[in-house]
Amino acid sequence: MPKVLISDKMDPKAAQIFRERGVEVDEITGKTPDELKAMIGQYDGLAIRSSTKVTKDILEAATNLKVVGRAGIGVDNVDIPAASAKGVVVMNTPFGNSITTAEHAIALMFALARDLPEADKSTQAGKWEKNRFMGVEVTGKTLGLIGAGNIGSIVADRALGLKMKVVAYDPFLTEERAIELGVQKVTLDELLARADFITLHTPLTDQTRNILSAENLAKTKKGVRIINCARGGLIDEAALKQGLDSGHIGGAALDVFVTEPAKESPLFGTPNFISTPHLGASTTEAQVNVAIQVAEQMADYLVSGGVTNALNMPSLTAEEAPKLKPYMSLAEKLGSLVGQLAHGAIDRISIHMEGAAAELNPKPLTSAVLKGFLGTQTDTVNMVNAPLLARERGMEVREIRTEREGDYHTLLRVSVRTADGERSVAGTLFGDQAARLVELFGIKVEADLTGAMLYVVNEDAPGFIGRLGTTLGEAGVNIGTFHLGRRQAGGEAVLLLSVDQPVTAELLATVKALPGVKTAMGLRF
Ligand SMILES: NC(=O)c1ccc[n+]([C@@H]2O[C@H](COP(=O)([O-])OP(=O)(O)OC[C@H]3O[C@@H](n4cnc5c(N)ncnc54)[C@H](O)[C@@H]3O)[C@@H](O)[C@H]2O)c1
Ligand SMILES: O=C(O)CC[C@@H](O)C(=O)O
Repeated sequence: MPKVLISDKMDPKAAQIFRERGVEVDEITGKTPDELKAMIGQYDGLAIRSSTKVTKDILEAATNLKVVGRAGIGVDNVDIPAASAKGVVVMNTPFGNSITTAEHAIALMFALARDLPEADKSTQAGKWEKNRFMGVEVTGKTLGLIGAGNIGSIVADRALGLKMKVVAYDPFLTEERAIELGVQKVTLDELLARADFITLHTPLTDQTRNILSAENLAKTKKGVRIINCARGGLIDEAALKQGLDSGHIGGAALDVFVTEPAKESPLFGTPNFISTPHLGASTTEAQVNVAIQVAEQMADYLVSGGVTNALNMPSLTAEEAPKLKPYMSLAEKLGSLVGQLAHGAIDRISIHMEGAAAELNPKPLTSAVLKGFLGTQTDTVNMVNAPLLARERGMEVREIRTEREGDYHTLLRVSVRTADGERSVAGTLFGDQAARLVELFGIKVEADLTGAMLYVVNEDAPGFIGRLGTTLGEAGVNIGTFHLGRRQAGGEAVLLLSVDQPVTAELLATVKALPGVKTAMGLRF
């Protein structure tokens, strides 16, 4: 009988479902990493919320582990690459707590507007300070939404119901979807300049970390009130403290912190600052939803092999799996490449399957492309919800199959339509196994998309490769593989290098300053 450990506080429905489905279950919460490490070896499944950190170290000790189930959305407490490397499926429950979290953001917005926590404290202290508390109405005010995905769009809906104006900054939001939501799509600078209230609903990524930096906070309207129920790290906490102290920021409410549990913070005690201990998902309804969902998904997998909402494994039948596996990897890499390189809103993505690829079941390949593509925008995407998310974002998804072989006996091409036109990348399988990029935005370039990579577009000129190599060497960056392509001699050239060290902002700035460089970016696969 498979055995599961529930290591974070979870609604009792989870344990009940496990038992009903023939899975033995232990509920042991509050263990230290070392204690968890000592016991994890006996379990086939680990059901968690946000407290348990499923690190590489824990996974090393998890000799029987087959599945980690996150009762919630964010999986930043799970080392997914390490889990994948160990063949451990990681599942989440992407929608079970969205309404609840959106409601928490709205609750905090009202708490800020009327200074409710302080008024409560003063009244209960017997002070009756009626003249001290003067709030603001939300009606007619502008709410700036940073991130308009599941939770952001529910917040928008509720705010519109409160007669607020909603402006949204989300680079992946299409105009059509914005109209459907009733929000105005704006740039980040416009949002900062216009919003009376700002609420954050993005994952924490390299692009969103410190999105409310000191510089951006300085661009906000005086008196702005800020709410973060998404992830700690989206706001520079020191700059937020300064803004509150100076009076530029009228109030801030944080449910999430850079370091959690946040038992101390310079923000604590600051006037007009409100905090809750990561309570966004903490309602009876949401916890029942996510507990039921995670237990059903994990039991399905452990008992019958069914895979739902996995972040690191495709849903496949036993017969299709071995044939599709190398294609799935190619498809996800091509989707990720185009997601990392194509800028702006994308309203159409086309997946062309040519030659041998045209004979395969296109659905898992399409899901893999979409997962790779959307994975550059959100950490909640998986093989199952990728097509749905793409649809919700107003993206048209096309599958085109051509059985005739072209230059390669099998080829996948992924094209996206952006405001600048159609852009496409293509790849093949060498020896029916090894995924290789063969074309990038019309330029033939053969590359293995793996790990950290540096992408450079430059003018093809003698001496450039030498200069680039020297620059990387001086920065202590070792080149693993080097791939080169160009439109024509002396024309636009593309370089893709796999590197052993991370591509830092400093390195990119140095590379961009080299003569002839048009673009330089770090990529990750
Ligand atoms: N406080 C809590 O208890 C709690 C509960 C649930 C979810 N969350 C967190 O809330 C966040 C949002 O969850 P969700 O379900 O809405 O996720 P989602 O993936 O549906 O939406 C995230 C949105 O952020 C957008 N985005 C990505 N990069 C961006 C960028 N650079 N700038 C602006 N927008 C960007 C994406 O396009 C997407 O629309 C996640 O971080 C999640 O972990 C917190
Ligand atoms: O489980 C929780 O309490 C928090 C969940 C939330 O952060 C999520 O990402 O779903």
